[in-house]
Amino acid sequence: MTTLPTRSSLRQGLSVVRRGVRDEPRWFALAVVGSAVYGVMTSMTAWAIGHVTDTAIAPAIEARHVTAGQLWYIGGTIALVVLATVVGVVGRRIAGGVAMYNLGARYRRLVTRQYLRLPLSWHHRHPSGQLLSNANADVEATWNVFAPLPMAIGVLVMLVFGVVQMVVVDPVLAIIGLTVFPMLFAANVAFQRAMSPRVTRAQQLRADVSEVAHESFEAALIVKSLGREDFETERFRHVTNELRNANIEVGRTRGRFDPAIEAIPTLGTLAVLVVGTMRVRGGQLSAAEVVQIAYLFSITAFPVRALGWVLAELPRAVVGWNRVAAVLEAQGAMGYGERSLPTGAASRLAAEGVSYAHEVVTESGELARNPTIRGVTIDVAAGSTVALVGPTGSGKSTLTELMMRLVDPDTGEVRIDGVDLREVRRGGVSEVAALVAQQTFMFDDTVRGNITLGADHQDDRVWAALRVAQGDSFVARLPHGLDTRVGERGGTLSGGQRQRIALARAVIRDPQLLVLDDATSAVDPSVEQAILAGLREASSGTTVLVVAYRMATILLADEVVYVEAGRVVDHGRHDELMARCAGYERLVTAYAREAAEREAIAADEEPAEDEGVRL
Ligand SMILES: Nc1ncnc2c1ncn2[C@@H]1O[C@H](COP(=O)(O)OP(=O)(O)OP(=O)(O)O)[C@@H](O)[C@H]1O
Repeated sequence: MTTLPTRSSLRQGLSVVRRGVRDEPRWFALAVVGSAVYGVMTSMTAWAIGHVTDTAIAPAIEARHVTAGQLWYIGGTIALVVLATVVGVVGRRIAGGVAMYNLGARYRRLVTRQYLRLPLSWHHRHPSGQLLSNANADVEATWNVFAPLPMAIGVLVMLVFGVVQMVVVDPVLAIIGLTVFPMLFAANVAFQRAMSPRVTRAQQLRADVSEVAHESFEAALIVKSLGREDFETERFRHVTNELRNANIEVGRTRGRFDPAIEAIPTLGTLAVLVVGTMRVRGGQLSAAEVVQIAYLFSITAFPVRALGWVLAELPRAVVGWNRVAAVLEAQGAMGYGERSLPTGAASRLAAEGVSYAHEVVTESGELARNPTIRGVTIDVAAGSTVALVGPTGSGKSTLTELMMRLVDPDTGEVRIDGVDLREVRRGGVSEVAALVAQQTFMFDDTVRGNITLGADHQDDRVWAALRVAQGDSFVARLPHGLDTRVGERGGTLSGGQRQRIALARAVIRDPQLLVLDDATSAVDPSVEQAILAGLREASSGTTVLVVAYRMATILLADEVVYVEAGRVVDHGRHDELMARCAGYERLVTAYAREAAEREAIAADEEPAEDEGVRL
């Protein structure tokens, strides 16, 4: 946590400001012009008050009579100056706001684009809460300084102009100004020095509160079913209490400084009146000149605080920018080649000598490699169905990620139709291959939207894909069919229904290679069999690689690849492996036993109403 700018954080803060000015030069320049007009006009207000006092008010008081001309003159002069001030303020606010919001939008886009570029391995290491905060709160913290910055520049102009006015009017009164303004500045610096850590802490706590709330809502099922409501309530109470205390501390600090900062210009005004009256008596100064300078003090009291606001925002801007820059400068974005994959027929998929280690963050915060895939060679013939079988944690999902080029192997090559995936152009792999992952994700959209993902498919194609995925009958029964909204993350659907929509989403793309990672775990075995059989029939032009956990799935495959601890232990037909591979035999026998038990239990129970939920 940085407090008020130290020399180096001031330098860093100014470099953030420079970057913003470089990115939004026109709007920033306009805001500064508006602000300068405002600064000059604010000082001119004092001059105008002095001037009309001298030329109209004092003569009227002396004559004990005010003419209409005098009144028009007073009103007109003041109105002109005020109008120019208003134009300056409006210009500054609009242009400054546009600059700030443009910067926010630009850097949000840059950050999210970079997220899409960065490989899955980078995403594995960064929690989604942090990514959200980088794209949102950190970008905002970086550019918030642009809100007070133009005004602070205007204040500098105003102060210079004000001091010049004082020197011109009366050098003795100017000495008061030259004492009061630096005092005001120093008081602002002290104020911001005290405020900055407190405000930053309150902001951090605000993020903590939403993080705890977010986690509690996400885990509502666990919290309720395991009776942890009191624990969660206490956790939330603790963090909200801390936030309350932090906010009270912010208020207290403000309360301590505000009267002092408000008092300084008032004391200045008093000093001007005392010294000024004496000098008027001595004939060295007119009453109008005293009014002019006294007024100058009273109107500078508020805007001068903008300098403090900028100083307070700079440390936050530096912290925000460092976090944003860490994303923008993150290395490891995947490179792409120029080649396209052949289309029009089922793809042949091959991995040769592929090894891959996940990057993990150790307890000491260092990056370490966790070897997951070791020298894997697989050949999946075009049009065939291959089952990938292996115990938990043996690397099956990681292999599917490698096959889809979600990650690149550390050594070896993954090829589709003989083309190394690293040579394929951006988007080329997903044009021919589709993955249905272990965890299905549903957008808060209609069934149709979740299947087409915005592509232009006719409804009959959507229904055809649903038929293959064995999802047509349940969708037909939904209140609005394809137009039914599925809710956040598909919350209104059962697990099996979600999986079938995810399958249809892949099928509608007519993939030449379909990779299913435990994609049918939540549908019952007979439906799963129908899905896989349907896939074979409907898409003779598709090669299927399926991570299989059920005997029935395995039996549908032309070939089985058995992996253990990231290595291919054996491959061949199911009966061959049963005969010669002890590990495979044990695992598959266990699957078969589990399936038999499940069937026995199911036979004793009423048929489940929702065929989509795993029994
Ligand atoms: N993001 C990750 N970061 C670090 N290690 C990971 C990551 N994902 C997986 N691993 C590790 O890689 C190994 C293989 O995981 P993987 O998910 O590929 O296995 P799997 O065979 O698909 O398991 P399951 O059958 O349980 O789904 C495991 O030891 C796991 O701990």
